[in-house]
This record gives sequence, structure tokens and C-alpha cells, in this order.
Amino acid sequence: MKILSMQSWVAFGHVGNAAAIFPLQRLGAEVLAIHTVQFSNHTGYGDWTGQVFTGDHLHDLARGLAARGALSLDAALSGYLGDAGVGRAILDIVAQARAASPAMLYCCDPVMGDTGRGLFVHPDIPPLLLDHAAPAADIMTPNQFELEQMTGISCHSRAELLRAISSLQDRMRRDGPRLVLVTSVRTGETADDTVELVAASPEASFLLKTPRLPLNANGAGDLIAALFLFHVASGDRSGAALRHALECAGSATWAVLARTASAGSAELCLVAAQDEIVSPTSRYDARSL
Ligand SMILES: Nc1ncnc2c1ncn2[C@@H]1O[C@H](COP(=O)(O)OP(=O)(O)O)[C@@H](O)[C@H]1O
Ligand SMILES: Cc1ncc(COP(=O)(O)O)c(C=O)c1O
Repeated sequence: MKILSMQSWVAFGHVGNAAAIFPLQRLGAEVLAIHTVQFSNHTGYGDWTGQVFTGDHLHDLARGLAARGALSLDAALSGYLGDAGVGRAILDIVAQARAASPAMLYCCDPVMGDTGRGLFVHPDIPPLLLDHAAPAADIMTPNQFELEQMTGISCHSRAELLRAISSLQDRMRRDGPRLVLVTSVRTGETADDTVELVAASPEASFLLKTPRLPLNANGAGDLIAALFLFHVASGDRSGAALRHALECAGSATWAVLARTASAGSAELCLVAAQDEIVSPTSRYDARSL
């Protein structure tokens, strides 16, 4: 499987492409990577060095990939956009890759904020994600805060969450499977010691519960988006395959986080827990909603 991942790079630690590339490779994917920034470390540390790349830089790399015939892909993945120019370049590259491989799946992680921190992207980014990225996306992986922002629906109950998912699906690519994975779900039905994930197609939806771990890990959303895309792209397009992708991605992410928590590490223990990415020791089962 060939996957193009367009995200941040950090020299130290694991967010963005540094949370996605190795897990995808460990699962057996051939990964092409375009970095949207190269920083010393993730921005959660408060200070960092490095550079933000431009849309022109991304276009330049895509030209080189096209010259190699390398834009024939099974899937493309994007995460944190940095600025609107980078976002537009990513969407151009997705369109170019889709022209070369019409069955390609594009997974957009619409990074814009989360509960507690609120919106943390430039005001240009939410409209770009909603009006331009969603209509090109086959899969979207918002956290609950991002889903609420994009749809204007507050998810106090699972019924409201499903309504918000359906509203987002209405904006996604018509000819695609319109799959949504919502991370960090917390409704009135969520127990305090539990973390919930919901994955839905227009036909079926599934809920996965895992225990809540005592950590706040940067890069968990980037990791789960990459794993979910890999498992969706590896399956057929059935409801059973969607449920399987949710279970594989949710269980592997939980296992990496559990290892990270027990090591007391500030960064995801992706290398130490690499076997868990392929065969998680605790397997969580999803149920239909
Ligand atoms: N403290 C935690 N305990 C258990 N699972 C967690 C925890 N933090 C994150 N996760 C898992 O990682 C997923 C993605 O994390 P999330 O914080 O939603 O990502 P994002 O960085 O996109 O906001 C969550 O839905 C959950 O499955
Ligand atoms: C530069 C940078 N810093 C930090 C993060 C981590 O974000 P989060 O805390 O939402 O996982 C990302 C995610 O892609 C990033 O690109």
C-alpha cells in the first residue's frame, strides 16, 4: 500500500509525520512524506526552533514526485495545516494524485483545536477545512470539539453526535465512502474513567470504549488518524471492515498510550511499543450504535 502523508515534522519526539510515518511503515505501508514544517519539537513545549514551509515548497516537491510517477497512490493523509497557503497546496496535490489514481482515499484530520484549549489555528483554517478540504475528503477524523465547530451542533448526547456526523458527511466527497472517526468523544453518556471513539459511514456507526489513561499525549490524534486510514484502506468497504478498522486503530493507539503512561514519557513511546501497533495485546471491541 502506498500512502502520502503531508504533516508537520519534528526532529525530536512524535507528532504529525513523526507520529504517522513509522507506524504506517511498521504496518507494511510504503510511505511518501511531505513535511509542512520542520521544527525541533512540538509546539506544546512552548518554545521551538525551525521553519514553516510554504505552499510553493509543497508544490515543488509534488512536481518532483509527479516526474517520478510517484503520485499513483492508495491513500493520502493530511493533518495540521499551518497556514491557508499550505492547506491549498495540499488540496491541489490531493487532486493531482486523485487524477492519477481515482480509487485513492483521502483522509483529512481537520486539526483546529480541542476542548479546554479552544481554537488554536489561524482564522483562515476552519473555513478552508469545511469548504474545501471536506468536499475532497473520503475520511475525516475530527475530535469532538472539531466536529462541533464544523457543524455548529453541540454533542451533549450520542444522538446529537450522530446528527453532527451526518451533517459533516453531507459536506464530504459525494463519490467517496464518507467515513468519519470522532476522537475524544464525551457526551452525557460517557463515564469519567472511559474514553470513547465513534466511527461512522452513512450506513452504519460503531462505538469503541477504552479506559482513560493518566496522561495528556501530544500526537495521539495524528497516530490514530494514520492507523484508521491504513486499516480502512486495507479492508473492503463493508460495515464489518469499518468496525474492524476502528478496533485496530483504537486498540493500538490505547496500547501505545498505556506504554507511554507507564514509562512516564512526555513523548509517545512509538518505537518501544512498535509491536503493539501491529498486534495490540489488549483488544477492545466496538459495538453498533
Ligand atoms: N488519556 C487518554 N486515555 C486513553 N486514550 C486516550 C487518551 N488521550 C488520547 N487517547 C486516545 O487517542 C485518541 C486521540 O486523541 P485526541 O486527544 O482526541 O487527539 P487530538 O490530538 O486529535 O485531539 C482518543 O480518542 C483516544 O482514543
Ligand atoms: C507542530 C505541531 N505541534 C504539536 C502538535 C500536536 O498536536 P496535539 O497536541 O493536538 O496532538 C502537532 C500536531 O500535528 C504539530 O504539528
